[in-house]
Amino acid sequence: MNGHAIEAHGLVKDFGGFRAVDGIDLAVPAGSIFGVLGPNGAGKTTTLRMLLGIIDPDAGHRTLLGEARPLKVARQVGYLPEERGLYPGMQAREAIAFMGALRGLPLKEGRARADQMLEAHGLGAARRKPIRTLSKGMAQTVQLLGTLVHRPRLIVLDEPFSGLDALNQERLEAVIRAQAADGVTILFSTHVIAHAERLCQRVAIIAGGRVRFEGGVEEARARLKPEVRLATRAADGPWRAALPSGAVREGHLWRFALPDSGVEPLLKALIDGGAGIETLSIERPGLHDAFVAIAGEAAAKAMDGHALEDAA
Ligand SMILES: Nc1ncnc2c1ncn2[C@@H]1O[C@H](COP(=O)(O)OP(=O)(O)OP(=O)(O)O)[C@@H](O)[C@H]1O
Repeated sequence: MNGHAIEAHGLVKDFGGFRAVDGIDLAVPAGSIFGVLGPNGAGKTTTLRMLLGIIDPDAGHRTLLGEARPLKVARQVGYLPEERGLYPGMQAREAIAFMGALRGLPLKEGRARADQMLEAHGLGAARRKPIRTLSKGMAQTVQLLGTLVHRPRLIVLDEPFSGLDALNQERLEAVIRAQAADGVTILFSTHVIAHAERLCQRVAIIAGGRVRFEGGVEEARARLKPEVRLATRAADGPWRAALPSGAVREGHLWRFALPDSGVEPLLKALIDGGAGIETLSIERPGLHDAFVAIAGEAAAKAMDGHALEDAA
């Protein structure tokens, strides 16, 4: 498997005359948490479906757990699709056992594991309740447990945080971390940058059906220089020569990228130039800023707009 749970080269998918995925390359290291980031319609779901073998690419190839035909390893894979849904009349434990059975786990074992898992997730009392009587958050947890019950080596989650309240989002993050600690590979898609930033070792930023960046979260952040925010007592003076040409003034605050020469020469020039430094902070860019730089302002706005909808 050469250390990668998933590898994809040049994946293309057309729907009618529309190219939804336009030559995507991905390499997901085994045992890592990998995020596929991108705005609505970027091609995330289509990419995940191709990786899993639910649909075939029009061009390119992929291997899943070292296998060129992904469905051959379906029993070692857990998949939470973007469209959630369980049979409303089924009891919670049965729903989990049923999902396990679809991946080859004997029903009896599935029920026993379902009981343990529900208990561990504070849903012991809901074991025999029909899905229709559960809250939306509880039903989503049941579906997540059904995704994990056969103990897959690889878990693929499509927008798993969508529709969850803050508490359930935290719980989901904990589940993902615990699975990763057990050596499971996790690939998830999201349009909420914060989740990817907190969880992932690596991310692929997708926009318009293409990968705009693939690499470590730190690497993405390192593409941008730290930002200096400066407030001075003096409105003008020789110190202004110390500001780089791209410096932006916002009210009494200056914002600019930290010059390559670093903070000390900057400070010296400001002080010698009589700036009268009131406040000065240097902030490392977050993944969001890196996303804006990589995918563009429009894509970032689309992500933010969607994230706000979710929070509402
Ligand atoms: N079966 C299909 N038939 C036609 N067009 C499709 C189909 N599936 C996806 N598309 C189109 O392909 C593009 C990519 O869709 P996809 O669902 O992969 O994006 P996404 O990044 O997962 O976004 P979202 O979060 O909105 O699902 C969109 O423009 C979508 O309308």
